[in-house]
Amino acid sequence: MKVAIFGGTFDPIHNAHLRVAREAADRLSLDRVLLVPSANPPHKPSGTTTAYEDRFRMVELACAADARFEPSRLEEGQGKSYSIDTIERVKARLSPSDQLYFLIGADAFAEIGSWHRSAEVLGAVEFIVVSRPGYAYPIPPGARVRGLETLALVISSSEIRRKLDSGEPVEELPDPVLRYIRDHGLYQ
Ligand SMILES: Nc1ncnc2c1ncn2[C@@H]1O[C@H](COP(=O)(O)OP(=O)(O)OP(=O)(O)O)[C@@H](O)[C@H]1O
Ligand SMILES: O=C(O)c1ccc[n+]([C@@H]2O[C@H](COP(=O)([O-])O)[C@@H](O)[C@H]2O)c1
Repeated sequence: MKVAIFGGTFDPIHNAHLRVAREAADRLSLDRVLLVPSANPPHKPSGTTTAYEDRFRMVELACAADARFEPSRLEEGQGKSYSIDTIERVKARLSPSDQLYFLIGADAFAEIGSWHRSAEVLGAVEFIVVSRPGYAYPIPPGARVRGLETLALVISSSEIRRKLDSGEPVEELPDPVLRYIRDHGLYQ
């Protein structure tokens, strides 16, 4: 079985996230993509993200779009959400013949040298790095990296939050996610 971990703040999850996950699944014949919202993103000041439960619910709604997508609560909890812990937990559930990947955008991968136990992270999985307009990334020595180059989607959660806050129309969200945001009065 081929599985990818796709972690993120997902505040909120948007169409580029889903496109990236679908494209990776198609190209690498992945059986499953685990979408793992980070309860406490290690590189962001605490208290600046939308409640974990709302972000998880939106990921859950978005995952209904593709049978290969699975929302995961592996990074639920109080402490910092470190990717090495997530990778180790997923590995413990897989069999030795399974293949595990970590799906990530170029902007996030460019920062990987600063991650918790980064050398171990780099040794633990193969990365699928998705190009993102405006971001170049060096490949650390010894890292196993596959580039996914054809996507160039200028969509970001921060721009979507800005539009929602200022009342502009938003076209970059799956319908059920936009409905959830409206129903719960998020990002106003
Ligand atoms: N448009 C995009 N193209 C390719 N990868 C993306 C895109 N948007 C997000 N990603 C990747 O998806 C993962 C989760 O991203 P994240 O939840 O931080 O969204 P974001 O849009 O980058 O948010 P923000 O604008 O708040 O930084 C990261 O690996 C990120 O690089
Ligand atoms: O483990 C770490 O130290 C670490 C530091 C920064 C980011 N990450 C992971 O990188 C992924 C993308 O993060 P983000 O917040 O940019 O969406 C997500 O899975 C994070 O948990 C992980």
